Amino acid sequence: MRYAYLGPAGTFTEAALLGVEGAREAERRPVSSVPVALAAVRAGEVDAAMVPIENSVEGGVTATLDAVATGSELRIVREALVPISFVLVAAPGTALADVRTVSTHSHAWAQVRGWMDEHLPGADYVPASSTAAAALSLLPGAAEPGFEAAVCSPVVVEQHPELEVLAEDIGDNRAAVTRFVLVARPDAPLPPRTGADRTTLVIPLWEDRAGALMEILEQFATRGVNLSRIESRPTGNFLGEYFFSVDVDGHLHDARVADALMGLRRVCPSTRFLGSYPRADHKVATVARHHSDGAFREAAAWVAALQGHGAHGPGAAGAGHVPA
Ligand SMILES: O=C(O)C(=O)Cc1ccccc1
Repeated sequence: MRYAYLGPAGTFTEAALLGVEGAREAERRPVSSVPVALAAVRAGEVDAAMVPIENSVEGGVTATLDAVATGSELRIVREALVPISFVLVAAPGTALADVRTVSTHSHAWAQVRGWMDEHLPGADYVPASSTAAAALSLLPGAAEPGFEAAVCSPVVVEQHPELEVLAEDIGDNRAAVTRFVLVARPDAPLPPRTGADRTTLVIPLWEDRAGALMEILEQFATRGVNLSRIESRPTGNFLGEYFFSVDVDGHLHDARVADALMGLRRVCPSTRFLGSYPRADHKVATVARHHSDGAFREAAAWVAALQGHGAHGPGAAGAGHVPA
């Protein structure tokens, strides 16, 4: 297997990838952005890319949501959760009092603002392509970076002990977690159903009219499909045109999810299926009896029998009972 990830080595994205069995031995290509990683997948240069998709503090990672929603189709084949802890590093010999400008990835910056306001008020921010990229620019011998400190993962310090650690555990939320997804091409095998699965969809708002969003949400509600994330994003085509990026509890092979997808296809024909894959937290969905696979099967058999297609012909459409 060949993997692309937001590099260089030492990023949170690399930590997510290293959690995939076999990834340590596989070919790993560090790239400078999420769109570049996904372009490598689409071009067939790698088999899959690990990218951040959702943050417990900051919400959806818009670069990823947009890149998977547009362009040629892709498939999410697995997810990973990485606890996020940040350190402030600098070139050897630097003190906190010397720091005027700090660099890091925009998502990391958003998660240390409270600490910065308290300990480095007025510090300027320089965006970097990743946390590790910012930190590595501070190593002796690198070109003058234009900032004195970087916010990164403690992993970078393990790899480069010469970096000066100015502060540890500086995240505003100590329980911060980022969800990453492994994205492959659409011919990747569908991961089998585990009972604790997630399905990701992109639903363009098909018609600009009252009740259109309600009609989309109804497809899930009436089949007992729980949404775990919903975000609206502009399509970029023109002002006011949006798509919804949605995660639901369940797998394409769960009857309630398959039925909701059929409903969505009718309501919004350009719905995009981005994949069904096991939840990293193994949380099993709660499903009411009347939303179970058995209930859907029995209902379909009843209608088929009424239509004269059932196993026992027209007479088979009895009062029936709904199996669990
Ligand atoms: O820059 C990194 O290390 C990344 O992997 C992106 C990121 C940044 C901050 C929180 C989670 C992911």
